[in-house]
Amino acid sequence: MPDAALAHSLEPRIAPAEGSAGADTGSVLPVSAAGLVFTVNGKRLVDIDRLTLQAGGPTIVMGPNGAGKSLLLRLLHGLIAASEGTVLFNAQQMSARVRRRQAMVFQRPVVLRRSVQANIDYALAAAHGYRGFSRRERLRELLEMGGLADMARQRARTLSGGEQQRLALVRAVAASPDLLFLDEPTSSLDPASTHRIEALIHRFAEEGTKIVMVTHDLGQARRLAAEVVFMHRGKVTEQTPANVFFDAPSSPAARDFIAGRLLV
Ligand SMILES: Nc1ncnc2c1ncn2[C@@H]1O[C@H](COP(=O)(O)OP(=O)(O)OP(=O)(O)O)[C@@H](O)[C@H]1O
Repeated sequence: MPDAALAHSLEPRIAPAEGSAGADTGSVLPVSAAGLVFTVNGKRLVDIDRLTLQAGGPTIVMGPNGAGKSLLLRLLHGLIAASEGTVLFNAQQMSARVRRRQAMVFQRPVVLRRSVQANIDYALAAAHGYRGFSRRERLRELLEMGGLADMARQRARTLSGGEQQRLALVRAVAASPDLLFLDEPTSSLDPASTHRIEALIHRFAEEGTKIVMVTHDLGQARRLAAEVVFMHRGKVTEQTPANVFFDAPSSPAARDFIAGRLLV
């Protein structure tokens, strides 16, 4: 991701917002999209009648290349504007508070040009409720969580890809967001790094963060998913509990995808 896009994607998520800590209450879930369309040059790249993401276990978004999965995450996260339709967060429009309660991690880790601990502290400084001792304690906790304590003072951009992705993840959850979007966060990582990232995702989910994640890895989807949203040609063709999806997908496209037969 180019630096300008990187700054755009990172800064608004963790920028300080107006208001007091007392105003920062109430979940942003469920997320409800209605009539959501994203068009480029007259082509409807995303075209979703209705989609609701409830609090609970991870939602895994699957589908072939070009199905519109990344665009969907970017639309829901507010990184790109819809051509038509609405996205509501617990019946509220996107706002500074809604932005603060959600985060996104990309396929290629986004880290700032500063130390590992300064990357995390940047997010904590922007978050309400972390001052003085609690901020230092949370920083220590996040470094431990990410297996990064020994690298706290190292420049973030000198970390390995897997380490950078762990940093991106713990920074994203620094302020305990309600909602975390993950766009293929392990696609370029080795099995050990993937395992560590999955363990972190499990932990965040158990702590109450709603995970909405794109992956192409069927094994990973089986390990993490509570439900699956399947996309094909810009549309959501099914949204089902994970066991139902893997045992008996209802759409022909999903059946072909699981069998490795669906290309576009
Ligand atoms: N800004 C854009 N302008 C034109 N086409 C775009 C734009 N952004 C995305 N697309 C197209 O929209 C389609 C969906 O893109 P998207 O990145 O959401 O797919 P995806 O399901 O995440 O695919 P993959 O699994 O390959 O990452 C693709 O065909 C892509 O080329």
